[in-house]
Amino acid sequence: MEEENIIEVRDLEHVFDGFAAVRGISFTVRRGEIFSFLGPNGAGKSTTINILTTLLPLQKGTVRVAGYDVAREPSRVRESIGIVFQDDVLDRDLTVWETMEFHGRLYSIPRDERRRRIDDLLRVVELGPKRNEQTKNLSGGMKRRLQIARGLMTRPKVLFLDEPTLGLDPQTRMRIWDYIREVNRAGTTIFLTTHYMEEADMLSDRISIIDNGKIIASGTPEELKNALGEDVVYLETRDNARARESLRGVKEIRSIKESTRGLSITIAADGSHCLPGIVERVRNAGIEISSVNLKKPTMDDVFVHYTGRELRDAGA
Ligand SMILES: Nc1ncnc2c1ncn2[C@@H]1O[C@H](COP(=O)(O)OP(=O)(O)OP(=O)(O)O)[C@@H](O)[C@H]1O
Repeated sequence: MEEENIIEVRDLEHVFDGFAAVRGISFTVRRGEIFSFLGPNGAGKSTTINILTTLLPLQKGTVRVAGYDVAREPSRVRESIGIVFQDDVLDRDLTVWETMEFHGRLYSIPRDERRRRIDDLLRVVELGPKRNEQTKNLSGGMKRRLQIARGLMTRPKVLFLDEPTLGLDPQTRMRIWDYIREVNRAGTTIFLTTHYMEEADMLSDRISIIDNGKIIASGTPEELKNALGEDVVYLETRDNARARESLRGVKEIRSIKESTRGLSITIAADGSHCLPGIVERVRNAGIEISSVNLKKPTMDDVFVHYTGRELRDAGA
């Protein structure tokens, strides 16, 4: 039986010339999921992904990928994975098709199988019509799609993506997310690093947030956001003062602020579960509600909560 965890990392540490880039991290990635490492520049994401993909030698800790130990069975690990890196280079003079063809030959994929995979993968990333274009003529987004397709030539169990949408415009980024989801649906586990909060939020089944070489929080995007217990319900009623009165004693409510337009109610629990009760109480008091809005914390709020600073400012 195949193990449930396709990646297992225990007490990983890595030091560069006396500088501890990774300071004892542990996490697991489950088979079939999209897992993100979210953190600012310099947090240790690339160092970690480089160790997991055997590009950096393991110094301390244990790392198993697809059932193999990276220190003892690095070639087995390499056979099981595909990699798309930040500074990946495409040969500028090769065409899209040749890029795929040469990669397939490099891995000794038999001719017919190779050709079939090239056609399939170019279809997935919608580069079929560009098959005879030299890569130097492709847009940034097309290049990234080609790199992803190339990384999938070997049918890897795990695809590693280091900052897959770095430097791309928002629209292209969303297209890349679609391709990543499609690849994942077809059965490939995805491990990606990113410093884009909404990327981790939108794309991942689970996230670990890394800062200064340490994991500061892990969970599903929902779990991470709900754990803050800082959901806010905005309520506009015919009589805000009485509405406020009617909510007195509800134990999940941390505080209520009255503004000109309505009430903003901070919830010390998952707001989606408290909302029906709050609405019911106000209605039962005979007060008409004209508008209800629930604001959940963002991934940025999560980062601020654990580090005391914003992700966009961190690391620089
Ligand atoms: N070869 C190296 N020699 C010395 N220090 C290094 C080396 N590689 C990385 N570092 C340092 O280790 C820390 C973690 O770097 P790492 O590249 O893993 O971070 P990151 O989270 O991937 O950020 P980025 O997205 O900027 O690469 C940084 O402080 C970096 O300067």
